[in-house]
Amino acid sequence: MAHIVITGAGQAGAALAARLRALEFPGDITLIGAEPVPPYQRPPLSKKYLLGELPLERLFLRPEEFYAENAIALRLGQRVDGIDPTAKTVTLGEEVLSYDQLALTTGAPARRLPAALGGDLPGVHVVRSLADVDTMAPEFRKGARVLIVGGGYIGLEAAAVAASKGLHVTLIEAADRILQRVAAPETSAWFAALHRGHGVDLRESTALVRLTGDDRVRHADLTDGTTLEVDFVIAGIGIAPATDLAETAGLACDGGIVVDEFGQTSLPGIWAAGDCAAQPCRGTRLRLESVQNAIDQAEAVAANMLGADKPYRPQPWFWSDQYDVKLQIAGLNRGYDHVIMRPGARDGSLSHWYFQGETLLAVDAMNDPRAYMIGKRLIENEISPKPESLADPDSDLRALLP
Ligand SMILES: NC(=O)c1ccc[n+]([C@@H]2O[C@H](COP(=O)([O-])OP(=O)(O)OC[C@H]3O[C@@H](n4cnc5c(N)ncnc54)[C@H](O)[C@@H]3O)[C@@H](O)[C@H]2O)c1
Repeated sequence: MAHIVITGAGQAGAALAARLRALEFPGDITLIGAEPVPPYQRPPLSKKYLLGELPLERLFLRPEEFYAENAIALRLGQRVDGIDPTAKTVTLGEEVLSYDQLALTTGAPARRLPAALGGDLPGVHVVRSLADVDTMAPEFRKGARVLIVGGGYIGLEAAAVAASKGLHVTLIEAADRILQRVAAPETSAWFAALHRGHGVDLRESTALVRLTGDDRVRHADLTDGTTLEVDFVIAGIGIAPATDLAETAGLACDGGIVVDEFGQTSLPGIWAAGDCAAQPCRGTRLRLESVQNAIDQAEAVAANMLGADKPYRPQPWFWSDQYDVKLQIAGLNRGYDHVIMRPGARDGSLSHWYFQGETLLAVDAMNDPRAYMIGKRLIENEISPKPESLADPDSDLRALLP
């Protein structure tokens, strides 16, 4: 019986296993995950779960019985430590497992602050796994002083939860604006004002010099010359793809495990999907750090493992919840040269539309689901509206759709 081994039991690994069964793959499936819990959703970790508004059971992608009922051998708390592509085996400690095809859905762990800066002191946290958040949650006490390092989604979502719970929040961003990796200056400025309005001491162009403390972190020296007294620290400074296993096995890696448009790595019979995979996209190669990509790419790989031979074309979208604001992003703004702002119909709602010349690339919608939905459909259908038709708040967005 053919055996497919999936290494990494996050959103991509779980989606891949489930899709193989949905496509009636009759062979054996083994899904191996280093974390001790069944596959779960990560997005709520820095939002509703951290706020205490989502019970643990609702984080799990599927009930545990699902795996047994679908004959998916779920091996939790175990780590693949080697791949032999010639023998077609993986090793887990002393155990050797043979595979016919192998998928790497190893994800991307959070980057940590260097130990030389005090990043290994107790009380310094990252937000990537359930265990990270469960360890950190007791620190969220009213009046506690938290320093958040990094103004990306993790830092900003954690800041919103902390400020909502009555903590004193300082957020530092090393770049000259928050969200610079993903958004235009207009969107960054809008979110900076939102956070400051909720009492967050937000400092851009400010980095950490060092964290100090005896038994745990107590002080933070910053490049703006100040020293903060802190009760705990959260680092939201990005993620790094888990490529060690792939590199050691001789797979091509270039800022991620290199895959083609089918999800195939540089070695036949070995595939990759999700945050760890560097895929071709609009003439370049990139990793898409989004849950939607993890699911869609994994499902495409499942089909291709079974011979579908169908290229995967990512249709990226993202969202973020901060206070009572829902940010929804459709498309990828990479290469944009101008941004059109469109006020929304409701108070406080608006959208930013990214263009490269005449071509619409992406939309950021703040509390404006209609702009998001329409922008997403326009981008998927490669339709670019005239910028002047967007900027007029009285124009009917639906009229832009085919
Ligand atoms: N809503 C969402 O889509 C969502 C929410 C949470 C997390 N995520 C994903 O989780 C991953 C991690 O998120 P993230 O926010 O950590 O990464 P990120 O790359 O989005 O942001 C990291 C930020 O930290 C800053 N930074 C880096 N080093 C720093 C330093 N030493 N001092 C100060 N600032 C520093 C960077 O300039 C950047 O702005 C990403 O893939 C992200 O897309 C997504």
